[in-house]
Amino acid sequence: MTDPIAALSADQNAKLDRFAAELVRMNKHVNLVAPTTLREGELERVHLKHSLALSTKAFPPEAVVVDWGAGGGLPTIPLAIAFPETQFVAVDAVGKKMEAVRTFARRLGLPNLGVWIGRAEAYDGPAPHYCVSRATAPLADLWAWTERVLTPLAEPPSPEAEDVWQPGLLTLKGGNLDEEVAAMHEAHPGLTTSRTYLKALLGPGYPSKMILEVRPEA
Ligand SMILES: C[S@@+](CC[C@H](N)C(=O)[O-])C[C@H]1O[C@@H](n2cnc3c(N)ncnc32)[C@H](O)[C@@H]1O
Repeated sequence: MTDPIAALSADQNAKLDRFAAELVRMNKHVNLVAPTTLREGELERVHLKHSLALSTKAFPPEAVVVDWGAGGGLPTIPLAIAFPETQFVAVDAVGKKMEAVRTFARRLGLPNLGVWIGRAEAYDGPAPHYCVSRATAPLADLWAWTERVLTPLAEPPSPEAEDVWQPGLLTLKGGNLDEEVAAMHEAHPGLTTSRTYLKALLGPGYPSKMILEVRPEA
């Protein structure tokens, strides 16, 4: 098991704390996350550590990562803090949420985080090498949005690399996904998926949560 927050530097931890405080404050004005998830202790487990499950392997510094349906900046803000040299783009159809994320990025000092307001289906911002997402849409839709814009890295990680994400779609999902995965394969043949269960990665606070990776078959 690993604690992705403990792996951050003091400066990154300070930014994560500031994000937590800003999220609590902003949520009183803009509905970004369920208020019950902002209770003491819950915020770290439900939002910060959960997002940082995606920091247990690296994103290359030269990569562009798009977060479909980023809402209040999850998982993209914790990831932009953890990988300051990687470019992140928060995408959401709700302008108020993206204005909140823009404000967070400015207050936290995250020049590597941009926002794009609009429907993911029409995204025409910086071309991503990776897409991430949490709680936004079924896998078949997430892959359709990803496939349209995904761009190969100039120097992709070796397929054997265990400490870097392989390019593709990385989603934070939970529950029984068999039907959702089957629907994606039916709509988009030729894909491969892999699951990393978060109870093994982060501990027992994540009973049915996982990272589900999707990419074209090699
Ligand atoms: C349940 S919220 C999750 C927000 C954030 N990812 C999180 O985990 O807290 C889903 C978000 O996806 C956005 N969304 C859903 N479908 C979308 C689409 N087709 N294009 C852009 N944004 C979309 C919604 O506006 C909403 O902010």
